[in-house]
Amino acid sequence: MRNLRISWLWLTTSFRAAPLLMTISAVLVAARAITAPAQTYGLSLLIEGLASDKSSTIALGIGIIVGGLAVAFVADVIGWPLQDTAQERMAGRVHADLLDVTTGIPGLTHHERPDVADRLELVRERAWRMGVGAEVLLWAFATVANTVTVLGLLGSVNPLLLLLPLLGATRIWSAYVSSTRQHKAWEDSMPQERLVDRLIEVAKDARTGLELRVFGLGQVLLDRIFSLQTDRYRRRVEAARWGGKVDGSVRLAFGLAYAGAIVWVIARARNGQQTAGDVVLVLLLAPQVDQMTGGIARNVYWIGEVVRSFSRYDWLREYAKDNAWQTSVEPAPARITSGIELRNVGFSYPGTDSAVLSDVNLVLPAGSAVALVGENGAGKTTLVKLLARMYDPTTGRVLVDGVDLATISPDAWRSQLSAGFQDFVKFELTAREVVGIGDVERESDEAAVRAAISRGDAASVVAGLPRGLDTQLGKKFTDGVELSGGQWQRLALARAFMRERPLLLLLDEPTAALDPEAEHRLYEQYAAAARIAAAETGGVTVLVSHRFSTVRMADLIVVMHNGRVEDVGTHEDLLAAHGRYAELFNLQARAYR
Ligand SMILES: Nc1ncnc2c1ncn2[C@@H]1O[C@H](COP(=O)(O)OP(=O)(O)OP(=O)(O)O)[C@@H](O)[C@H]1O
Repeated sequence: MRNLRISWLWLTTSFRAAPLLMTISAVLVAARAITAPAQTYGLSLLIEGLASDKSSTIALGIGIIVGGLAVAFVADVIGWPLQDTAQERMAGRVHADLLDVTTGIPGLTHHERPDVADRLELVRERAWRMGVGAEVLLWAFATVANTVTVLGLLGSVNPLLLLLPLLGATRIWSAYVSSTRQHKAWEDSMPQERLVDRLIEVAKDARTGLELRVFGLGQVLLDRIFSLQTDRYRRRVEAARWGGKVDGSVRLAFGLAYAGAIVWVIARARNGQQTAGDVVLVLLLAPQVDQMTGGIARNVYWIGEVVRSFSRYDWLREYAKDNAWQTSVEPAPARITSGIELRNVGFSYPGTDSAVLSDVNLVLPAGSAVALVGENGAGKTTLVKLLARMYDPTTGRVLVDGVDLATISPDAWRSQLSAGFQDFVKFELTAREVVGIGDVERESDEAAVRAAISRGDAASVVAGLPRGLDTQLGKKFTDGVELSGGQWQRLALARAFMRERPLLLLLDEPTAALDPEAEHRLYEQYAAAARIAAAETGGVTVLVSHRFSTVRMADLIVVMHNGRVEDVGTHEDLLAAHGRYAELFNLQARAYR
């Protein structure tokens, strides 16, 4: 059933990508495939006619030969470009579908699971091979047409000769087993391939160049890449060699059998049991039968490759369908009246068993600014990700005004969020776009972009750009301007402020690259504006910071430790409690004194 679905997917993707091109190409390749055996037949007729002095047979023979030449010429001139275009269209279609499928998955789990990542990588890497799928399909048509013609001609000389192509079928078997082995070698070396790609990226990325040089890691990295590559190639070359040996032996056996058949036909012709034309036909069909079985074998190999690629592609589509959170259809609330509650929340990252969050019970009241504090690895970012619903909790629930977040449409929920992260993305776009994409619908609204820039305290960054908001950022462009870490971060923060009244604003150390004073000033300014907006919408701000001068401004401070909520309260409450918060606060305060 699955195979049927995959074949159907292959067929429909090929024809959907270029319906007219594929149809014309199919007719042309099939016509082209029968010209060689047909011309051989024409030649045997010509010799037959000359031997028996029959003008009609001679004329028919010449007609078939010339007709074959004409068909071959037209098919070659028109067919190849059409086939190439069909292939490109198909590869383009698969790329587009692939992006559509992967970006359509609402959660992040597929980035965490190595098995999914491997398949994604294989599909992406083999997308061109799926483009070849269009061509392979055409070859298959051609092979069928060619095989039927060759078998018909051989059978017409003597049905016993049909044993030859049957023997040739062992080549199909050898192609199949060697392609399976080669494919396994590819799949087995996929994790190494991903690692090599990653290491190469690290080796050539300008951002990593500084540390690589300081720590003298260049050679270490090269050695690592080289050893991984060597191992990867060794596996693949071994598989290819094995396939070569099997195929070589099978071909040799087939060649010997064919030589025997030619001797047999010649002997029969000398006894008057076959004509001279028959001998010519069998002689000239020899390389064609070899080509035919080779063609079928190649087809089997490529069909196997294409089917495997399509089966991964199909798997990914099914995965995307199963992980589309299709039951999450409720609209997001327009405002929050009571708050966001985490009830008995526990969480482990996909593919791992260790609990990163356990027994989290927490209420983030409507309209409040909540700070999350705790040591590295305490689980703050993970909590932020659950609130943005990048993952669902492993146990427990996140409730928005009592409604389970898992029932709310992820797109609807995210359209009500905004966020700024420490690991923000340096989108290499114009400054206007870098900020504006924080609210795509208002991206070209100059006033909105400028207001967000002012909220993110990034006006000085834009003022320093040669073409203001229209300056291209990033080193990849000749006229691109590179910014400092702090400048990029201010723009990322301005992006987070593009949505003016989000129901949930997640700020996960988005100001880590700013100095503490700048951070403090920014939040003071932000908090005043946020309070006014929050009074209207009940919006909640969640802030992660290691700086207590900022944290103390929050209405509620959540102290996390080893994935659990250890304490909750205002700055004053927590200081009075003399617990971990007071200890960390005093430590930092002393350092600044
Ligand atoms: N993608 C992931 N897969 C598996 N484990 C992860 C992943 N991301 C984080 N973890 C683990 O989850 C734990 C909590 O990480 P998290 O990033 O939530 O901590 P944090 O409190 O934000 O730390 P920091 O202050 O360093 O940013 C850590 O032990 C980390 O190793």
